[in-house]
Amino acid sequence: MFQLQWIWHNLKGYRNFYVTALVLSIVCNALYLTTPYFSKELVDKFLSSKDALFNLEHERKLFWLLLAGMVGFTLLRTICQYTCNMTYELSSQGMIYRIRAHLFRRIENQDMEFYDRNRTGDLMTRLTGDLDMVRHAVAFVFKGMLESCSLFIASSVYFFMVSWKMALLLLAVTPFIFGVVVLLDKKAKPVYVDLREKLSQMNTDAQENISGNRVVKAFAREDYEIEKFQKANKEYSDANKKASLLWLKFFPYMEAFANALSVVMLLGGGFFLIKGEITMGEYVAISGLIWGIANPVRNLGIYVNDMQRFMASAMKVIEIYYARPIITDREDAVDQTERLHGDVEFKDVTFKFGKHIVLDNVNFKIKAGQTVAIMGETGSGKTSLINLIPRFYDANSGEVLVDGVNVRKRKLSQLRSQIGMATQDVLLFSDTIDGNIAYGDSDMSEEDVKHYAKLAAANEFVEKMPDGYETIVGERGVGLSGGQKQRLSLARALAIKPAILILDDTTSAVDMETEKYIQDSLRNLDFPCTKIIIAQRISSTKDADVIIILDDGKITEMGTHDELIAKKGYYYEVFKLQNDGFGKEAV
Ligand SMILES: Nc1ncnc2c1ncn2[C@@H]1O[C@H](COP(=O)(O)OP(=O)(O)OP(=O)(O)O)[C@@H](O)[C@H]1O
Repeated sequence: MFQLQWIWHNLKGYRNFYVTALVLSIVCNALYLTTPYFSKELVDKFLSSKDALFNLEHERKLFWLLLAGMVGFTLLRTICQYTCNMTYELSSQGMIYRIRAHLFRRIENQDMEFYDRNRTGDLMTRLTGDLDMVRHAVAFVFKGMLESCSLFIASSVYFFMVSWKMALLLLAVTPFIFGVVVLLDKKAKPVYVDLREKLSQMNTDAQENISGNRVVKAFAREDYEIEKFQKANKEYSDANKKASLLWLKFFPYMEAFANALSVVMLLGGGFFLIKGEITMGEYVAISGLIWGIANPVRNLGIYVNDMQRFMASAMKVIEIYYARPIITDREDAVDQTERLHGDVEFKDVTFKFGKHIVLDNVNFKIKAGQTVAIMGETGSGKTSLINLIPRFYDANSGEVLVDGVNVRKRKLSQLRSQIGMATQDVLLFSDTIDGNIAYGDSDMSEEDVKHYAKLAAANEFVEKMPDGYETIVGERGVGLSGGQKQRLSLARALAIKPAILILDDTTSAVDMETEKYIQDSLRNLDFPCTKIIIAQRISSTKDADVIIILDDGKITEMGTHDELIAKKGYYYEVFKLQNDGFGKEAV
């Protein structure tokens, strides 16, 4: 079972603890056997014997010794149980801490394709609910199973030692129990896999609704979303019920077999007692330990259930645990620590999402320091194009070169740390404005933060806020306007002094005057920088050195503003539309 091997691997550093805990579990169970031993001796000698009174008077020391032994071993068992539970806690908590840290590292290092495939709610379920289930298994289920098995074996051995006939009689019931358990195990597996999927779906729905609550409100779709969530909630609840009902279906059989043991004890034990094959003390000892085989029988079903639940959750965790990003550093990657110049070239680049060709044989060259604007209809491939430069995705064919070197041959961290990006979907972290701007360099001075905020036309509105740069902006920048968020995102991208600055519709939500201010700032940056700007407004593109028009993944127009106006193609049409339809605004 791979899941168990994986658990063992992750118990590294805690294996001694865990094995100690397992051994202590067995010791604890062995100590349970001492009570019936002492009670047997006490009953046989001082209660049911013909010479009971005589024994009590003449062997008082033995009486007190047996009593003290009974109490002493019970105390020892309690201490042992406590130590055992603590050791399980320590080792399972340590193991989960390790796994969680590893999982987060794995998730953090995945590429875009992974995030396209996996839903946030599902990933969160793996990091929380599934991991809890794994810990539950390590701390309770495995322990319980071992305790049950050892108790069952120890009790059986004890019964054989006391009376092999009684032992055989009692154990005759067990094959039926194992038959039921195997059947339950088979049926429980798909039920728990389904339960796990339903939980993930429900969490995904909840997560999307919480993070997208503004859209829901804007469309007044609360009732629709509540209904959708209720559906997922009901499906999860039904899956839970199904799992419980399955267990309940098998429970009466397990309970019946467990109780049958008491009946067998009463009839068989009584018969052997009358026939004088066992003493009263032996009868008391066996019936006092009948729970030693009845309880494991009862618990077996519960543990089988839990094991299937553990398997389903562990598999989900393991998928992420071993997931490897496709886009990684090559062994022969160029190690360039110096600043990049910023030359960018696309050579016969074709890029697909599945079978869908998104960029079709794209060719262009940008010299270091130039400003390039990319325009095109929605879905024409603009974002996909810029995503190939920092290797968020890799081209299917052709080459993307930065300073003449294929990006595939560059070290990812060196490449990405020199590309400043302000993406279409602005995400600000739950941190201060200062912390958000200095995200790429936590040691940045306050003056620098302010300087880049000024360049991005953000300083003025930040200073008007009650806590200025110390204002905490919520998840996704709640409390800021769209234009304000865009400006902070631009300041964050500028603050790393990138060799290549990529702006994806970054000024779409700012007013014309602010946009003009930002353009002036970008023209006069105090560090060399190639700028690639995706924009829909002519005012954002007209001063670019090169304007690229994309249409359905192909470059259809390329040149300066004047050249494209003269060409009278897509760019010219957009220009006309944005200038009162006549194209009369100054070129
Ligand atoms: N993660 C993805 N998985 C599959 N297809 C995608 C993915 N992202 C984009 N696409 C598809 O690739 C094509 C190009 O998308 P892209 O985002 O590059 O266009 P765009 O020109 O930037 O659009 P917009 O102006 O709306 O941002 C679209 O058809 C889109 O459906």
